[in-house]
Amino acid sequence: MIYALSDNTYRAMRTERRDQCILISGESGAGKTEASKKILLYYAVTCPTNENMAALGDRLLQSNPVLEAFGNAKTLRNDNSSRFGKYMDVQFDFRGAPVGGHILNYLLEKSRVVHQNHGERNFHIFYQLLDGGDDDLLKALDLERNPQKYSYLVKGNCPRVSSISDKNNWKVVTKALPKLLNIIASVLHLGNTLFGEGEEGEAYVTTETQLTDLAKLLGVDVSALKEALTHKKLTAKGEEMISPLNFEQAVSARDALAKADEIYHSNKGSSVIGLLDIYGFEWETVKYFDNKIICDLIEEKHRGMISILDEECLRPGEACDVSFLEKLEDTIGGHPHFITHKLANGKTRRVVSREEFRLLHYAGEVNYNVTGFLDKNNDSLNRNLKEVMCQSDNQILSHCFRREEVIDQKRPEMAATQFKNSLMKLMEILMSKEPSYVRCIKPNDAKQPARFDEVLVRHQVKYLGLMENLRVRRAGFAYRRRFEAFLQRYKPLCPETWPNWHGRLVDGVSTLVTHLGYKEEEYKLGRSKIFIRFPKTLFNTEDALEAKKPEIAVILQTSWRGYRERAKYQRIRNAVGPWQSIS
Ligand SMILES: Nc1ncnc2c1ncn2[C@@H]1O[C@H](COP(=O)(O)OP(=O)(O)OP(=O)(O)O)[C@@H](O)[C@H]1O
Repeated sequence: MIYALSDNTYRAMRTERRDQCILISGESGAGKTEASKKILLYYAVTCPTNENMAALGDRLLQSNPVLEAFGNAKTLRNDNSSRFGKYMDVQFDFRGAPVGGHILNYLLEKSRVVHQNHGERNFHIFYQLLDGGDDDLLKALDLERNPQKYSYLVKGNCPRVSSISDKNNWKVVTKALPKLLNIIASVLHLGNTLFGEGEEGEAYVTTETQLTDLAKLLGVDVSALKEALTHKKLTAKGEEMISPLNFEQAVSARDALAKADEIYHSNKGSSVIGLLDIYGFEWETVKYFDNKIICDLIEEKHRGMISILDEECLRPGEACDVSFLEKLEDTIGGHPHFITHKLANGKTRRVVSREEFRLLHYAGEVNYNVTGFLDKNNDSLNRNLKEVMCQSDNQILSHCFRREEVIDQKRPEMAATQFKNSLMKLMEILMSKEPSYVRCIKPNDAKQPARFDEVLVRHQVKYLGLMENLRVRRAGFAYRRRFEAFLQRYKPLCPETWPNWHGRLVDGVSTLVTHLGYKEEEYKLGRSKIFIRFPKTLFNTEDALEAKKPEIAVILQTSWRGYRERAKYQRIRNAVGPWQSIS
């Protein structure tokens, strides 16, 4: 099925010359990443080759171990769970050969760097480095082999996992990333950088040796780093001021630096197939269940939950998770899809605790615990920390932070807003492409092969909207295409539409299908698309096109030869023109 879909998408891109995308959805551990690897492999093996091909196929597939090392972690549901949305695209030239590609990472769960739930791990890369790095390397990075020594790695209290070989994976990853080593090590040192509190509440670094190691790894000046970790730079009325941070602020400055994100690259190609592997991203469903009311509740400007969360993080005074919850109650308390303990009636009140709010989604009711919301959202890096990192002689670091500086705004962008903006960018990319869907169904919760838990499977089929989708498809039309695409492809089959139709598109399509003998019950013309009820009608039209191709080729050849000879004749005439006028 995966190969058939990959093939269809490729053909559609070639024949209709329209960019395509494949949206892969499903629960955590259902097989989205595995499916996307299969699709890439299919293109790497089946597409025509050019000199870039081997390198490109290799690069896209080999980027996986590296991406997974940095973006995947063991969770309760999947030992190799992607903690980010991944959008990859492959660009093809006019012959259909892959010529480029790029990978955008979305919504990385940055908070995992500093905190993991019980039974879960930090990103794989940290354990890989400690387990797989040889003694000399660890010594050079001032690291110890035992992960228990690092506070960022022990939060989840996760025992060793037999399915994960950190040591072997390290070998694969190190081939690709010598330059990133210093950064990985420095994150661990950052986690162990501790602060004390001075007489006036100001924070100071208590782990001086650690800080020297850290500055060395980051390639920055140690006193500048020290100041940046314990002070913030403000601009008031055009003047720069430096003010000390208190203990909590210094800890969150340190954690924000540890979470600072990476960048992506892009380049251009002629046609594109995009692959999107993202959890909980439901398109088709949204069409049939109008989800707008919940989307607005969450992301509406100024009044949505994300705006309220940002306001609470940025406002002066004592903001905390509970004050955020109260603010939600004050602002959106009357919303029909939002309930809290205080707002609920007796029966519901029992199932919504005091730290929770409940959203009534189309797929069911979900309780959200606000504990840690503010911390997770607080992702702003102090300006002077950014400036210090810009000075780093590690090019990767200085490049990342220079970019950060470029997009720096007066008001720092909080994590939830970053999520929202990433999603909006993603929507723009997807809307410009023709979508196909892969739904992965997770067979059991025990991470075991060949076992199907019927209840679990039924639940997913229900909530992925698969039944509704099938019903709509069955009741409706098997095939739909925009008028321009349909006309462009099949216009050679009718003398009135070939070589070009100059009237309205809908009339062109109507003339074409009447000429092809489509019966009334076989199709409908919408506002911008033709809907064809049975696959057979389309297959017959495709067969007719195949049969017509040799004839079209002859017509094209004849016209080209005629054009070429006429042009040649014209050139000769132009050359002899003056002679004629003399005679
Ligand atoms: N087609 C498959 N055949 C065999 N095993 C599979 C297949 N798909 C997935 N698996 C197994 O399930 C595990 C989880 O799959 P995968 O990492 O692709 O899930 P995911 O949907 O991407 O999860 P997440 O959203 O947590 O990243 C894989 O590591 C693999 O062991």
